[in-house]
Amino acid sequence: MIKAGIVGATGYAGQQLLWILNNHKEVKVEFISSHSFAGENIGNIYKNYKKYFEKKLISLEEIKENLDKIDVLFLALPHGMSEKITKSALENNVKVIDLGADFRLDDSEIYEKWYKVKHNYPEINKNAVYGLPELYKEKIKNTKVVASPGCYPTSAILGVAPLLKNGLVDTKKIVVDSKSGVSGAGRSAKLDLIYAEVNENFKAYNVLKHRHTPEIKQEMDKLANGNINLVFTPHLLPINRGILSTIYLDVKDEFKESLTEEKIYEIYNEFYKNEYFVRVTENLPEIKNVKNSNICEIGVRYDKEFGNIVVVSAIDNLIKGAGGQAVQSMNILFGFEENEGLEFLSMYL
Ligand SMILES: NC(=O)C1=CN([C@@H]2O[C@H](COP(=O)(O)OP(=O)(O)OC[C@H]3O[C@@H](n4cnc5c(N)ncnc54)[C@H](OP(=O)(O)O)[C@@H]3O)[C@@H](O)[C@H]2O)C=CC1
Ligand SMILES: CC(=O)N[C@@H](CCC(=O)OP(=O)(O)O)C(=O)O
Repeated sequence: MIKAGIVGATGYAGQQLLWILNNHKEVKVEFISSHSFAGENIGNIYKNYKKYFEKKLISLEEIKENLDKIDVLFLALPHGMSEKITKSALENNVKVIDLGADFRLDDSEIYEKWYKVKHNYPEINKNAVYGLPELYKEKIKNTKVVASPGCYPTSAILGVAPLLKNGLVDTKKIVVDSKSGVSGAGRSAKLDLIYAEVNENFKAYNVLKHRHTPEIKQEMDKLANGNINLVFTPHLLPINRGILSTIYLDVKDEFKESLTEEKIYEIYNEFYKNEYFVRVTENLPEIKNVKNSNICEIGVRYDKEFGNIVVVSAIDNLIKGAGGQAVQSMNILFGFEENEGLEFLSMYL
């Protein structure tokens, strides 16, 4: 049994993480913290916990005094806030799993350009491992800091990894067209996220300037061993949870004739054969198949005449895109079964 602390437990990502850890047989949640609700019981903020999980939220200042009680610290804070706490945790020999973006980008200059925040401890960033278990299992086992991926990047990278790794597609242009439920934006009040603005609406946002662009590109470049021209467009769906990404790729000329949809499926099935949380499916993915689960569902179509591949990838943004993926990394880091505490399937409706 290990002991965990959650910083930012009152946010959407943090409360989802708490829900999962509360059902995890190898973990005791030792403390939970909040910025605005310190001193309150979590059951008064999220009333679904009342009677069943009662715990007082501690303040950020109180975290330091409690670091010697835990083995792992989860951070679910706004960008730029994880660095300092991570430093204190490492000094106390506590492993860190950050759900935010502070350590996701290898290049500090790119991070500073897109997030407008400075890296004060670049050595922490240098030693952090990008926490996408399907690609970096071995590295996660040996790290002290896991940078859990963003939700859009998780769906996009898992969607195309087998094609890029096998060198089958052009890097001249890859288009990632993603749609997310509103919980992706977090719990704080924003005018463009109120019910009347979102309900019965559908829109693109942050076109050509979304901060997940460099993160998706970084990982796709590594897989393809190249410099991909990536176009990423996020859209806001009038639902609570779920992301569906549709990804458009061109097959390299030399493979156009010999490649078939059946062969592409063979490649995907081989690539993900040991991955419990990836479901390669011949019927195209839908959000309802993955909602409330840690599963990423992927389907592919191929048009030989023009060499077009369309990949569809679906996840739950709060689980495989946040809390679930963080727990998957924790399981790997502490030598538990990778699917421990995460075996629940979508409830479909
Ligand atoms: N929502 C999602 O689908 C995903 C989110 N993430 C990441 O998880 C992190 C949290 O996101 P999310 O839960 O959506 O956001 P929320 O806005 O819902 O939650 C933010 C959390 O951070 C705390 N917080 C806010 N401001 C401060 C501050 N100034 N000092 C200390 N704590 C503060 C809040 O505390 P309080 O409530 O007490 O004010 C709350 O617990 C982000 O880094 C995000 O990128 C990653 C993947 C997916
Ligand atoms: C719908 C919506 O607003 N989604 C968020 C993505 C949140 C997320 O997961 O990204 P980080 O982990 O990098 O914060 C956005 O576009 O900013």
